[in-house]
Parts: sequence; C-alpha cells; structure tokens
Amino acid sequence: MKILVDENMPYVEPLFGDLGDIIPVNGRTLTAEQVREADVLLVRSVTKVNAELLSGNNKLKFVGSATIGTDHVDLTYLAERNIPFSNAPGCNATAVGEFAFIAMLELAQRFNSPLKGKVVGIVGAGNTGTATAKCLQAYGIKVLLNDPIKAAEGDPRSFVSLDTIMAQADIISLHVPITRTGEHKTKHLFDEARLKALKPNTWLVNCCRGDVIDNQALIKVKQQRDDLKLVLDVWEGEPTPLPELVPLAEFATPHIAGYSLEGKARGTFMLYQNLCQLLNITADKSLLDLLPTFNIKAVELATAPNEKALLQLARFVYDLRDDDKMFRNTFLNENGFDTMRKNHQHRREFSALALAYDGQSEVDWLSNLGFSGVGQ
Ligand SMILES: NC(=O)c1ccc[n+]([C@@H]2O[C@H](COP(=O)([O-])OP(=O)(O)OC[C@H]3O[C@@H](n4cnc5c(N)ncnc54)[C@H](O)[C@@H]3O)[C@@H](O)[C@H]2O)c1
Ligand SMILES: O=C(O)[C@H](O)[C@H](O)COP(=O)(O)O
Repeated sequence: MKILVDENMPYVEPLFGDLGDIIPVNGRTLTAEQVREADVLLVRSVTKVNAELLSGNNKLKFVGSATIGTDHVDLTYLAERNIPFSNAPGCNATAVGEFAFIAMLELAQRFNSPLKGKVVGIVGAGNTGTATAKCLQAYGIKVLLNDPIKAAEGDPRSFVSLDTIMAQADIISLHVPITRTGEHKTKHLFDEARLKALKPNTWLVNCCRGDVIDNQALIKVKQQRDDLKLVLDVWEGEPTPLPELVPLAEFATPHIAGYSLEGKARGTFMLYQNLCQLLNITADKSLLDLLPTFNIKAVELATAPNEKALLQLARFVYDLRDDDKMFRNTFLNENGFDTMRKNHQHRREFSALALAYDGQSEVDWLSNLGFSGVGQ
C-alpha cells in the first residue's frame, strides 16, 4: 500500500510504518502526478484536495487531514467519488487555547496592563474557542462567548451578540472556521467598519484563519490607531502575508498556534485510528509512546504564582517571544513562512510540566489550566 504523506506530519513512521510504504511529499506543491498511484493520502492544511489533484487516481482508499479546519478539502468531490475522508477535530484545540492565553499574558506583561480583571470575548465557541475560554476561566477571567450557530442549536452555555463583545470585551479572540457564504459567513467578519469600531485599547487575537480579518483594512486602521494591539498567527495570502502588516502586530507567527507536539501527535494519531478502522485492523499503537519526556522534571512553587510568575511558568512550556522573533527575521526570505513551520518542533502543552506545591487548594486553578501534578 502506498501512503503519501505531507512531510510536515510527525510520527508517521511509528504509526503507519507497518501499514505500507510511506512516501513523504511537500504538501504545498503536491501534484496530480505524484498522487496518481497513492492508496492513502495524508495531508495538512496547505494541500488543496480537489478534482484537479485526484482525478487521475482511481485507487485511493482514504484521505486524511491531520487538521481541525477542512476548508482546503473539497468534501463534496470526495463524497461523490466515495473516497472515505476524515480530519482530526479538536486535535490541536488545547494548543490553540494555550497559545491565545499565553499571548494575552505576554501582552499584559509588555504593556504593564494585567490580564486579571479584563473581559475577553471569544468569537466561535467550538473546540479552540472553548479551550481558550477554559484557560481564561481557570485563571478567573470573565469570558463572553459569541456563536450564533451553537446558540441556535441549543448549546446550554450563555451566548452574547458580536456587538456586545465589541462593546464590552477588552480582548477579542477569533475562533471561527473560514466560510464564504451563508448567514454566518466569516470571510472579513472583521472588515474596515468593524475594525474601526473596536473600543479603545482593544487587544485582537487571530489564530483561526487569516481572511476572517480584512488584512488591508487592518493595516489602514492600525496605522491610525496605536491603541489597538494585535496578535496574528494567521494571514490573508499565506504563505506570503502582507509585509506591512507583520511589523504592526505585537506578536506575529506563521500559523503555528496549533503546533504543540501533543497537538500534532494527536492529529496523526486520529488519522491512524481512522485508517485502522477502515481497514478493519486493530489500532495497537499508543499516543503516549510517541511523545518525548519533557526536559523539566518538575517545578516546585514556594507560593501561589502571581501573573508575572504564571507567565514564567508558561514560558517554560512555550516561549512565544522566540517564535515571534524568528518569524520577523525570516518571513521575507524565500519560503521563510513554510520553512519555519516545517522546522517547528520545540513546543509542549501545559500538561507536560509538573508543578509541586504544598497547599493544594490555593492552586487548583493551575491544574484547571492544564498543568500536571499540582500539590504532589
Ligand atoms: N492557527 C492554527 O494553528 C489553527 C489550529 C486549529 C484550528 N484553526 C482554525 O480555527 C478554526 C476553528 O477551530 P475549532 O476547532 O474551534 O472549530 P469548531 O468547528 O470546533 O468551532 C468553530 C465554531 O465557530 C462557530 N461559528 C461559525 N461561524 C460563526 C460566526 N459567524 N460567528 C461566531 N461563531 C461562528 C461554529 O458554530 C463553531 O462552534 C478552524 O476551522 C481552523 O480554521 C487554526
Ligand atoms: O486547521 C488546523 O488544524 C490548523 O490550521 C492546522 O494546525 C494548521 O497546520 P497545518 O495543517 O497547515 O500544518
């Protein structure tokens, strides 16, 4: 069996090695010719999976995408051809939630404006929005959720309108899929008018899809409003963001909010489980065996951490400043955006770090945030 795999998908060899021949490919430049003989195709978000790519292949048994988003896949075409497909919903939700939370802590430190006491509006209350809210609520932050689709479906959480978020939130974090049609379309949800209407000193975080914000309008508005602070992980026109926009963001990264080792491993593992099910094979590998041990065994806390100390703990797990610096220095190089994504592998999730502390009840919120071993 020929298994064609995006070269940026980790842990493929230990999971799929027994199932067939693994052929790594560049997902961004993948051609129909390369795909012609594949039995299985495993992609990430940079591969457009459509008739143009697949019409020359008549033996494909499975297409998997190790991602949450499916906007790069023509699902109708796959269904018409009866090619089984699965993505990996939720695989990197914790990574995105922690990324957004850490970015907010970093902004708070940089501008000497504590996160504690602020109100955060989450637009899109699915997997990644909920993971972000979980971190914020563990830390005692008031969260407002906007998701008209979930509200209509009867989700029992409280929801508010986007206008309420615009009026009340100090920080807005975006977690919607990109949709271009329909009542709730998200393309340019934040257009020039909405960007101009952001209340003074708003922090805007985008780690969903670049074109949820009109990037040209963002440049225009930000150039007139120094009070707005931006965290941008995703960009219109990836892999070539508008060069004028990058310096206007406080933190800028190349679509790696979901790139924790755990998140990436989970994505590949979910596809492994789905393919095994399809082939009627027992999935006997374990996700835990894939991850390396973390290089810090445990951190002993003398007292419950204040916000500055919390940021220090978070930086042990993931120092966003490193990625921001590297991105600014390399994004204009040839293939700079993709090279940084390809080589990205140092980041862990809070659960990788064990904390030791005597008086457990005072720091329950740290275990709610996701850290391990609190109070042991
Ligand atoms: N930067 C990254 O590395 C990264 C990682 C994972 C996911 N993503 C992106 O983030 C998106 C969201 O991921 P998720 O796992 O939370 O998806 P999800 O499907 O679990 O949740 C998305 C939510 O957005 C809601 N929604 C849709 N349109 C809306 C609108 N107009 N206003 C408010 N809410 C709306 C939906 O009802 C849904 O609940 C993905 O589609 C993907 O594009 C990016
Ligand atoms: O939708 C997703 O899951 C993310 O956007 C994904 O993590 C992006 O990473 P890629 O698949 O491009 O490596």
